[in-house]
Amino acid sequence: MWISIALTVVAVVLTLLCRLVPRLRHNKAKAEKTGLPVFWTPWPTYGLFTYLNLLLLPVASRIPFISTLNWVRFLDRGLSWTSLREMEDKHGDTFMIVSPFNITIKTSNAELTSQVISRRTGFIKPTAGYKVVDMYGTSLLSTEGDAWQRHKKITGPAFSEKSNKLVFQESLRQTMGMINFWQTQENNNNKVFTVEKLAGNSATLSFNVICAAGFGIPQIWPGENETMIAREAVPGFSNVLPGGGHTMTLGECLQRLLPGIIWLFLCPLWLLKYSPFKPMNKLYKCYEECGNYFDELVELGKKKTDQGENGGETMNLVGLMLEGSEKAPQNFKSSDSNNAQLSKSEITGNAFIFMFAGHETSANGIHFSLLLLAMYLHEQLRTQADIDHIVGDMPPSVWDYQTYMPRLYNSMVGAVLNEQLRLIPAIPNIPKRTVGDQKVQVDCQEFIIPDNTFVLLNVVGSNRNPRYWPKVQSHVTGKDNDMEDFVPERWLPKDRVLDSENKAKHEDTNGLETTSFETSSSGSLVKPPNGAYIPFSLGHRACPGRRFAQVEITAVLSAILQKYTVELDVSEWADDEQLAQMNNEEKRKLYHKAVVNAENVIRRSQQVITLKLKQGDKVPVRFVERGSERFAGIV
Ligand code: HEM
Repeated sequence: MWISIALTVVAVVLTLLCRLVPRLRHNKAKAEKTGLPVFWTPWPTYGLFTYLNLLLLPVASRIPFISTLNWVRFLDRGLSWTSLREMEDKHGDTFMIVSPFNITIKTSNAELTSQVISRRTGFIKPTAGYKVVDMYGTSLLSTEGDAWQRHKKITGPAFSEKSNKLVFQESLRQTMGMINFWQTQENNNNKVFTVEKLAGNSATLSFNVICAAGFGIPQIWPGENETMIAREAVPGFSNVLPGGGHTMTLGECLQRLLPGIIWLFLCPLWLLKYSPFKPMNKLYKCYEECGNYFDELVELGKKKTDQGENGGETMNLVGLMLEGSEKAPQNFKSSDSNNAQLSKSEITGNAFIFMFAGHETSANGIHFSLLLLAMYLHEQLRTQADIDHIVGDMPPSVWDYQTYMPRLYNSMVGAVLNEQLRLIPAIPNIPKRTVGDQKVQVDCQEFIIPDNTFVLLNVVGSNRNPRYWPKVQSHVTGKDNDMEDFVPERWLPKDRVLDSENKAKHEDTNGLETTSFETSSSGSLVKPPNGAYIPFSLGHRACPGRRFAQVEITAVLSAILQKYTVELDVSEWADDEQLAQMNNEEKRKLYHKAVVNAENVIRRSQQVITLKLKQGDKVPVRFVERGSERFAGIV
C-alpha cells in the first residue's frame, strides 16, 4: 500500500511540475521583456490564494533554510513594511515577481505610479482580493466599472465641506469626552493621566466620530450621559451598554470582528457557528450581531426618510443610499448597473465599509501621531507653539471650522499628520491589475506591462523614496538622507521662518482665503511630486474619506496638545520618586530607553487590514498639564 501511495505522490508532483514549470518559464519570459529585474516564486504573490500565505508564511519563516529564500520573502505581503526600502535599494524602485500563476510588478516610482492611477480602464482594482470585506455585501471599496460608478454616484455627495465641519465639531467633542474618560480612570487626575490603551481609545474616538457624523448615531464615553450629545440620542445605538436584543454594543462587535475578518472569509459560517472552539463561536456571534445592527440602521434610515428627514445634522450616508432604493428593480432586493440605486445588501456592505474604513485608519493616525510626538518632544513643543498662536486659550467647543481648520492644518499640526502617514501609512501597498498590455514610460525608457499583471504601488517605499525629497543628511541614522526620520518640518513651506524660541512667525491670514483647508496658498503645506506621496492613494480610486480623516486628526491633536503634553510612560524603568531624584543627564538616558522601546514596538507593527501595533503590543503614554512636563527641554 505504501508503495502505491508513494507512487501516486510522485506522479502528482511530476504532473504538477510538468504543468507549472512551462507556465513559470512563459511568465518569466514575458516579464523579462520589460528589461526590469525579475524574481520568481512557486506560489502566487497576489490574489485570493495569498490569504493562505498569511497562514503558511509564519510556519515557513521558522524553518531556517526556507526562511532565507528570496521567494519566501516576496510572498510576504507585509514586506514593504518589514523590510522598508531594502529591496528597492538593492534592485531599484521597480521590479517584477513571477510565479506559474501570475506576474506582479512592484513599484515605488512616482512617474510609474502617476501613469497607473491616471488610466482608469488600463489599470483596474483587482476586486477578487477584496472579497474578504464583502461579508455584508459589495461596496464602493470592492467593486469596479459600472457597479463602482453606481456606488460612487450615491455615496460621493456625503463627503462635502458641510460634512467636514460636522467632523471637526464632533471630533472636538469626542476629544473632550476621551480626556475626561482618561482623567477619571484609577490613579489618574485632571493634571496627570497615564493611558495604557491609547490605540483602543483612539479607535473608540474615531468610531464615535464616524457614527455621529456619518450615520447620525451619536456615541458617548463611559461616564458621560446622553445630555452631553449635541444631538438626540438614538435608542439601541447611542448607549454605553448594549440595548434591544443585543449582547454587545455596535462598537464592541466591530472591534472584535475586524481582527478575525480573514477567518470569516476562509471558514464557512456554519463551521464558525457550530465549532467546538469558543473564539470561533464568538467571531460568528460578532458577525451576526453586527449584521443585525446594520439591518437596524437601514430600518432606522427608512423610518427617517418616511418621516421626511434628510439627515439634517449628519452626512446622511444611509439616507443617501436608501434614496430611490425602494423603487429599485425587484423591489429593493437587487439592482443593476443602469440604475443609480443600491440593493439592500449593497447598502449594508457600504455601511460596514464606511464604518470600518472610516474609523480604523483615522484611529491609527491619531495613535501613531501621538506616539511620535511623545518620542520627539522637541517636535511636540513646536506643534504646541503653532496651536497656541492659532487658537490661544480659546476652548475647543467654540473653535470655528472655517476659521481654524485651515490654519491648524497648514501649521505643524498638519505637518505632523502628513509626516506620520508618510512613515507609517495605514495601507502599505495599493493593488491594481492591468487590462490589456500597458505601455508606460519610466526615466525616459518605454516598456510594456503585460495584460493581467498585478501592480503593487508600494506606499511605504514611495513615501520614503529619497529621490523625491530634498536630500538632507540624517542627524539620527547618519545616512545621506533623512527619509526614515520623523521630521514634520519638511512639510512646511521654506519661507516659514522660526524665531529664536521656535515660534513660527505667521503671516496674518484669516484662514478663509481658500475654500478648502488644503488648497494651495502661500501658507499651505508642501506638495510632493505627483505619485511620490500616496497614503490615501490617488486618482479616481483615491480615498473619499481623506479630508474627513485630515479634519478629524487635526482637531483631535490640536485639542489635546492645547492643554496637555504627551510623554512616554517611563514607569517600567523608574517610579515618580526615583525620577524626582534624577539629574538631567539621567533623565535624558531614561527617556532615550523609552524612545528606543517605542521604536521597536512600532517597528513590530503588522498589517491586519491596516497597519497597526502587533496584537498584545502597547506603548503606554502619560499626559501632563502643560507647564508640568518632566522631560521637555531635557531630551
Ligand atoms: C488616515 C486615514 C485614512 C487613510 C490613510 C486611508 C487610506 C485609503 C487608501 C490607501 C485607500 C485606497 C485603498 C485601495 O485602493 O485598496 C482608501 C480607500 C477608501 N477609503 Fe480611506 N483612508 C483613510 C480614512 C478614511 C475615512 C475616514 C473614510 C470614510 C469616512 C474612508 C473611506 C474609504 C473608502 C470607502 C475607500 C474605497 C474607495 C474606492 O475604492 O473607491 N477612508 N483609503
